[in-house]
Amino acid sequence: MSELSKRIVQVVLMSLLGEELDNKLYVSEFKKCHGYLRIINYTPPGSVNREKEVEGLGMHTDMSCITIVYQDKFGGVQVRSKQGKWLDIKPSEETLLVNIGDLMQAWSNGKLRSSEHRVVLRRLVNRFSLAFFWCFEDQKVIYAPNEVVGGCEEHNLRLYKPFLCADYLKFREINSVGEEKFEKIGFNVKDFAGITCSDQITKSLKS
Ligand SMILES: O=C(O)CCC(=O)C(=O)O
Ligand SMILES: [Fe+2]
Repeated sequence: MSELSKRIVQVVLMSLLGEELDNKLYVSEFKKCHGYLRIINYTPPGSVNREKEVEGLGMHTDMSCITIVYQDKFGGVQVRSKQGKWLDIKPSEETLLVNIGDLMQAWSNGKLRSSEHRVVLRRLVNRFSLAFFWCFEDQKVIYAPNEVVGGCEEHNLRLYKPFLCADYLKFREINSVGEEKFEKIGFNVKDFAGITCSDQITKSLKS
């Protein structure tokens, strides 16, 4: 899974930056990434109404760079489109789902979008899935390289302040006590490190 994650990140970087830059930035930025696998079993509540969808996992974004998901034949993963529509990701024996996570969204200065997704249970059966989270090392400072941000110094196009990876993980942990609701996203990387209009104004007043 680590090898696959590396290949996927390399392909994503190539599409974002072109062939010349992708290898240079892959080595300097991603070579210390690590992954962990979560095996998930969803048990539907005993009293579930057959006609209704039941929440398996509330809407959220992953904290990873990328996540690779395998779901069993019962399906249930849904991804939210930009327009806010829930799209079913149909299960298929030979298909893996790849999500962009929050760390990659911040690192790419928002050029890659962390996917908002959830899991719904539609049947009275146990659902099983595997999720592999590929992440930056805890001590990495996430800061989009200039080559990724583009523009020039005078026109600061940065959307995120630099932050320590471990601090973001802690922030999410603290803020996800009290479960995320079905239709409501918990806090994400924009809430944590996004540059707001008032930050921009303060900065331009200081300079
Ligand atoms: O169970 C699934 O299919 C997806 C799991 C997921 O999104 C997660 O663990 O972050
Ligand atoms: Fe997820």
